Amino acid sequence: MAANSHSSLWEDASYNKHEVAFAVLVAMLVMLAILWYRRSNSSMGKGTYTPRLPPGPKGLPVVGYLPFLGPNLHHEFDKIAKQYGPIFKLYLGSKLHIVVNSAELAKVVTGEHDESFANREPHIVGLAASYGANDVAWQNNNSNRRNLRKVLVHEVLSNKNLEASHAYRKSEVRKTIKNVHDMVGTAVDINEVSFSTVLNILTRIVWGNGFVDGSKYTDLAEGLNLSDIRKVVLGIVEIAGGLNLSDFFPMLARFDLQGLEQRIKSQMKQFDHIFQTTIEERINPKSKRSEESKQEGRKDFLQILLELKDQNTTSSINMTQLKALVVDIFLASTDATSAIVEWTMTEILRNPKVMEKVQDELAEVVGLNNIVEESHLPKLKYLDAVFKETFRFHSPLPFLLPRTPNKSCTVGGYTVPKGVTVFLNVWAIHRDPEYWDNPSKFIPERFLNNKASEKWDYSGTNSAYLPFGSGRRRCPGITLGEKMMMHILASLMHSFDWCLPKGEELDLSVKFGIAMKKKMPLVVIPSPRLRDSSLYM
Ligand code: HEM
Repeated sequence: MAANSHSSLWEDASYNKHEVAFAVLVAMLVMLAILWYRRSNSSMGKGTYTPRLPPGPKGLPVVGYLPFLGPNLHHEFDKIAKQYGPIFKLYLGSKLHIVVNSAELAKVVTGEHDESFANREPHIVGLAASYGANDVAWQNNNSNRRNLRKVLVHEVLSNKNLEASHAYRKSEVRKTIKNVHDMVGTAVDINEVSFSTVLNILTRIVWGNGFVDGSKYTDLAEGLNLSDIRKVVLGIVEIAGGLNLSDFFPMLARFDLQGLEQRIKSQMKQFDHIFQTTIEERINPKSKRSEESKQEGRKDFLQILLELKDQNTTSSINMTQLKALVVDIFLASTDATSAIVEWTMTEILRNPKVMEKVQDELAEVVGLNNIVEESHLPKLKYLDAVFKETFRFHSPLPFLLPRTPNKSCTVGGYTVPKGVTVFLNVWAIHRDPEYWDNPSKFIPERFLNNKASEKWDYSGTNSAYLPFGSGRRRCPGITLGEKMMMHILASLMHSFDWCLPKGEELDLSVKFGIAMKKKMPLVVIPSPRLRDSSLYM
């Protein structure tokens, strides 16, 4: 019995020993499995756990996903997002890109992590066009950039200065309406018309008073005229809108295979010459131009910037920054503003009911015996809703300007490493059924409801609607852009009836440049709408 009981105790103890050993073994296996899982799903750095990179399509060695991206980048990204979710990665050439596709994650990028994501890495053409990233748009978010942005927002684009430049906008829009009137019955390219109106407005806002004899600017240095500036700005916009392989394969950059770097440098040299000679004449106390400026007592952007250059305050800027800021103003405004005017007119022509409402509102607010003035614009609530809906549908910058975080951040449970290129996919966010009823339908009325219009403005506070971006890098030109696009389109729609040339159909395919534009330009035929023909003079 005793032996029995002893042996049973021993047996019990040995059983317990086995149990403990087995439990330890299981625990070790579980720990190993966890470690293996973590290791295979993450990178371990300095003993801290870092989430893995977002998922994404594999692509090919060396070229990455580049060969699979067609011209419709927004559709390609949409397809990938459907497969991989609200944040995905892809290699374009040798560079890692991350695309953020949901309002929720866009809010994380431009809110919680805004400081880190407020940085950019300029591409090669951008670098040359910004005097080596001495501007607002391409420079990292350092104190120089913040100061320059402050100058742009609070000095150059202040309400007071925008008000003071009202006459330039008025006279340039009038000139456009007169030019279009001269083309009544023939085909008019709307992008061309709005691009040159914006360019003329900006040239005058920046350089000052306009023509003395048709094409010559009094404010330009001797021997220079408007077409010189137009040609150079057009050249810069065209080159800056192209895709440069050197950006995706930095090792090949020194060969400049497409010649884009060389072309942009040559355009910038011309721009610099125009600028330098004009500035020298302006600041030379003996020059006729300098004397005229003093007598007129007015301040164009150039004057404002030159005065800031001479100040010894925190707002003072140097000559390189001054020039870089002017290039920013031209590049950022012309393509985006003319693109949205063209898209909005396209949607109006595609939707006869919208056309009717727009013209009825103009007849009521402006009157057919009158021309559109800037003072009418805040009263054109329906047209405002049409623009907002067009921005939702055809945002000229569908991925904003790329951001490059200056430290690694976690977004949506994934690591976005320092130094990668990040696109905020506004195109997809603006079509997300979670935020938009019938997202594929053009319904301006969705912006008319009072509550909705408060919610969906251009400020970027609602991350489901970001046509001008959000956070520290939000577009600083919203007010000027809005004034120009509303004034130009309202005037075109009020002064003329429009129809497509016989047999033509509206086409919505796109072309990427600085802004996303219509691939086939909108070409339409005007007929006069105003009762009094002297209103076209
Ligand atoms: C309808 C016309 C316009 C549209 C749709 C537009 C849109 C945008 C967008 C989406 C961005 C990038 C924002 C981001 O990354 O979060 C941007 C940046 C910028 N825009 Fe505009 N913009 C327009 C007009 C203008 C005008 C008229 C000016 C100046 C006079 C301007 C100056 C700039 C500058 C300097 C930046 C860079 C800001 C920075 O990096 O801090 N834009 N714009």
